[in-house]
Amino acid sequence: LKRANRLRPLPPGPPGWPIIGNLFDLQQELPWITYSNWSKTYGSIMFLRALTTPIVIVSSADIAFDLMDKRSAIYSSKPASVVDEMIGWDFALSLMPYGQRWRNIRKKTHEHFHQMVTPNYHSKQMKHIQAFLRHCLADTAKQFDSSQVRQLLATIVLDVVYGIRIKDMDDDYIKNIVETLEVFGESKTFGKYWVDFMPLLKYVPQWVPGAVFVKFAARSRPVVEEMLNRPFNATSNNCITASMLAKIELQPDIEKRKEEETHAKHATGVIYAATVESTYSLLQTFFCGMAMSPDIQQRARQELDSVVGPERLPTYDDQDRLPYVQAIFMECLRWMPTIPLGIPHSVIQDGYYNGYFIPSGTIIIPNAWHMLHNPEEYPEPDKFNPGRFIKDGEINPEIRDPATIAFGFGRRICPGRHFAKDTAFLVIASILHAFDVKPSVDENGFELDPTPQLQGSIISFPSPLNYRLKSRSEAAEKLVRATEL
Ligand code: HEM
Repeated sequence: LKRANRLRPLPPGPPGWPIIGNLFDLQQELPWITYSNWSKTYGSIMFLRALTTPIVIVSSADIAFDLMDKRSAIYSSKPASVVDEMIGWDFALSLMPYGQRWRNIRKKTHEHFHQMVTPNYHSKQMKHIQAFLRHCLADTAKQFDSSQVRQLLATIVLDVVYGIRIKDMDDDYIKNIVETLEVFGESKTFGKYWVDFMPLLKYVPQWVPGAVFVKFAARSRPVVEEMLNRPFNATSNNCITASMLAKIELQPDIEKRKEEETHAKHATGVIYAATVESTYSLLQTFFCGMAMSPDIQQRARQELDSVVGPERLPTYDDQDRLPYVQAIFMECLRWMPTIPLGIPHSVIQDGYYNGYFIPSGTIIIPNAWHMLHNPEEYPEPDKFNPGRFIKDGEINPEIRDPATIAFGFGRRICPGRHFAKDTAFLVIASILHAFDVKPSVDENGFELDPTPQLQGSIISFPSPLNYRLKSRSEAAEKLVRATEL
């Protein structure tokens, strides 16, 4: 992979070291920022190498669409990962190489999450969101207990997917999903575990000094297995898993039935994991953004007051008549994208793009954060400003919808995006209708700065979470309490 090959010129990129290439350059505290800065020197398509693995970082939305949408026949795979295999994450659709198994599990997922069927989950979503609002009324602390948001999301997904009801944050399901997602974050810290670029390392025994990854994998595997098996085995009626299994029962061939059951378990397992953290991150961005912006809350309330009125809480039917509330959702996706570097794709065939050679096996990293902070499309990109999406009181179709980037690309685009939006929309609209989101206060009553930074690895979160909630009025409080009846 010599950069200077005349016939096969690779895209430009930061110079690497002999043998290891850019392995250490890739390991950054906030990689989306470093990669964004590199793109100012090397351009929107950059080439790097981790040992022998070629990597292309794409920083332009148009190039990302050219590659992963228009050439999706060859840009829709995922890098084979020894790390995923060792910790048992290789069941996950999002990390699975392109092929028949992916197609089968994707089809199952799509059947239950496309835009026409997600309204079937609205009543469950609404019921749990109302319970969350009642929790919010009860939480009068100086700082909101943000773990309630995670509990809300786990409650929704466990009910919709497995028909399971959980009680509180101490529930074993919640402890397990939190631990599983910690494992996921750690294993996906790019370039942290060399084993992905030097697969033979997986055979190093645990007692060898430095075999950190082997130890990490041994510790993590049972956690991931529990996440996959426990809720699946406890499935009750009236949920996605039950309807998947009912369909599979009609399959006469026992071997095929077993395979289908495993696929159903793998499909539901990743839906469970994918829902909780990603939507949690998005909603935390919402709360922080609101705590910083009383004026934005004010504008949203004017819209809610005129469309929904003081007599009731918002519902899903209000969605189309609340463009500013929708713009707030769009700005949360853009401002602090939950998955700032996307979930990398990989290429299954040699090819050229704009004269650059892209070898088969190249890992494609879309720098979604950079695309969503492009000042030409989103002026003053660091500013939280939902108004950028509004023109003449409507969503302006000329501004690129951040969802076209934040949910990934081509055939691998997030199949849960409608479900995620439905959950987020109702939380956002209900909170704005019934509560004031304020900065949290210290022991002396002084307001803390609610401005967050984006932190984390594959899934990222705003931090710190300096906000608290206060009911907007007595009438609003009554509306929330009345949901219990
Ligand atoms: C704010 C919430 C969410 C965000 C920002 C998000 C974002 C993403 C992104 C960036 C990808 C990678 C796409 C690619 O490879 O190009 C993805 C994949 C995926 N997401 Fe989501 N997601 C969210 C919520 C959800 C929810 C609620 C579900 C479950 C219903 C879900 C299920 C999945 C699955 C199964 C994949 C793998 C698809 C595949 O590789 O074929 N996600 N998501």
